[in-house]
Amino acid sequence: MKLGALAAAAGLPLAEGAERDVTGFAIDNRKVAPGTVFGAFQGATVNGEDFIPAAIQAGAVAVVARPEARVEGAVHIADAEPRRAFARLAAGFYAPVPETIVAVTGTNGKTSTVEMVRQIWRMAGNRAASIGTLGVTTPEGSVSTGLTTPDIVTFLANMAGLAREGVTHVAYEASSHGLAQFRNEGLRVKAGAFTNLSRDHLDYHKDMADYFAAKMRLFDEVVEQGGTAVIWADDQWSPSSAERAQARGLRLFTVGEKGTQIRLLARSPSALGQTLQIEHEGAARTINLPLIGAYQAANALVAAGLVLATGGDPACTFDALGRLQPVRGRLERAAITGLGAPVYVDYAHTPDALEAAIAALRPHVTGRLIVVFGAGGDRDSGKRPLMGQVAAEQADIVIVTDDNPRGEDAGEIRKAVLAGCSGGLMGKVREIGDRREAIAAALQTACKGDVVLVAGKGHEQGQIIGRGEAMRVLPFDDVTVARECAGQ
Ligand SMILES: CC(=O)N[C@H]1[C@@H](OP(=O)(O)OP(=O)(O)OC[C@H]2O[C@@H](n3ccc(=O)[nH]c3=O)[C@H](O)[C@@H]2O)O[C@H](CO)[C@@H](O)[C@@H]1O[C@H](C)C(=O)N[C@@H](C)C(=O)N[C@H](CCC(=O)O)C(=O)O
Ligand SMILES: Nc1ncnc2c1ncn2[C@@H]1O[C@H](COP(=O)(O)OP(=O)(O)OP(=O)(O)O)[C@@H](O)[C@H]1O
Ligand SMILES: N[C@H](CCC[C@H](N)C(=O)O)C(=O)O
Ligand SMILES: [Mg+2]
Repeated sequence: MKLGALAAAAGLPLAEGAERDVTGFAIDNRKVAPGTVFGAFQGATVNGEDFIPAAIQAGAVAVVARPEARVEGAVHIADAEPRRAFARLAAGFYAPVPETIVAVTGTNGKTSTVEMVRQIWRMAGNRAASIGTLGVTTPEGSVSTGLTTPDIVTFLANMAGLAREGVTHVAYEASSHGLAQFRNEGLRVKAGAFTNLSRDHLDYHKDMADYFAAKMRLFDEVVEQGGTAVIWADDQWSPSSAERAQARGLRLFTVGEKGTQIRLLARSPSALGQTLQIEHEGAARTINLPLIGAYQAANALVAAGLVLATGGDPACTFDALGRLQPVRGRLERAAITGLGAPVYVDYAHTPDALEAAIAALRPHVTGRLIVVFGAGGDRDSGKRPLMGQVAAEQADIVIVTDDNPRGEDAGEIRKAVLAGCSGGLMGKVREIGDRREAIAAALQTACKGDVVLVAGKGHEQGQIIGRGEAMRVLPFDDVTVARECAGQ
């Protein structure tokens, strides 16, 4: 493909080099081959502009970088926002892509929602895939990318690869990091969903307004003109999010008790799921959702909204909700103790998520709710006491343990979580650093009628210790450990 044609398609001016052949795109100089376009970005740890000479040495034909960057020996595609320009250019190269693409943002519920969208599409007979925390999931299985929203080259290359495999429908997770770094641009995204916003990632974003602004790039720029914004209407940030979508001229599709397009009229828990009464286009419907918890109902309805907003048939879509499979590591029933107490594994790693997970289980508890959790290192430290507070106030027994301490002192992280527990259950809070011991202790404590919640790691397969060169991942899977501790 010629550089000139790619630049013209992306609307980028090109002073020279239009006839150059482009063979690929890279944002890491170590991945540059002859004919590559290199994106040189200022990052959180290093400045990609420092690698421009090495990239050109390796054969880069063009470099997308800020106007002030020095580019000698290759075409300089200068742009004040080089990540955006690079994404637009690369999108012309990685084509064609699947016809129907939707994206989900929000603090919690992205993975669950994209999984559910994929399942609904699949039940309707489409070849569908999802991209997110669980990796790239297709009818053939999942492949991890290491990030929720992969880097732009991995993302676009995967989209084109999926199209080649015959995938026509893709739902992807747009994390705030991904949106802030333009990791998912350049595609025709037909609909975007907003699930909710609560405290997380304030190590990366300055404050909640900044975090919200990053998420809203989805509606401001990523969803195509004339596309739809599907919004969970019952969150405190929903009205602001709807305003942003309307300002852009997107079609609004709101879902929830305050929703207009899908209105949740009633929700009643049953032993293994819940019954939802909803109204859609004037028709009342009853859905027997085979998943527990208000939060899973919310995600399922948002997923239905995305499918309907992109042409799904209502009867088929609502019928599919009754056949949804559980999402890995989201209120997954891992084991039942010898005394009959169920053990659930959930990915709650924010205060709001922990509250939602505990609330989901509460109707199923006749005895005590025992929660085991910790907080991640090298991540927003302000959420630690808040998670402690939620657990102490909402659970009956709390065991604070380790969850990916990364480069931090694990004991200090636990201390910060425990500081938040002080207002709650004095004497009912324990600290057990070793996660296996903590899970074992919870299971030993549990009697008939009790429920154990092991929160924070969900599907994760390891405990991350150390940072940089010293980083190690020790194999650890909450579900397996819970089963082993239960003697199963
Ligand atoms: C803070 C953050 O988001 N960092 C991500 C980001 O790094 P960055 O752009 O700041 O890059 P950098 O390491 O400073 O390097 C700057 C540039 O120089 C380039 N470089 C660097 C070294 C070199 O030798 N040559 C070279 O060319 C890099 O490729 C990069 O383009 O872009 C990198 C490449 O895509 C990511 O690997 C990296 O993820 C780090 C490892 C990470 O931990 N990210 C987490 C926080 C994350 O993104 N999480 C979100 C949200 C999770 C959720 O809540 O769901 C996610 O989407 O996964
Ligand atoms: N709609 C929701 N409202 C509140 N909490 C939720 C909601 N959906 C999920 N959660 C909680 O958040 C946890 C993570 O869910 P999920 O993986 O779907 O979210 P995510 O947005 O993809 O998270 P991440 O940012 O880590 O990728 C769940 O295990 C649950 O505890
Ligand atoms: N996407 C989230 C995952 C957190 C999972 C939790 N186990 C932790 O390590 O804090 C993050 O990177 O912040
Ligand atoms: Mg996710």
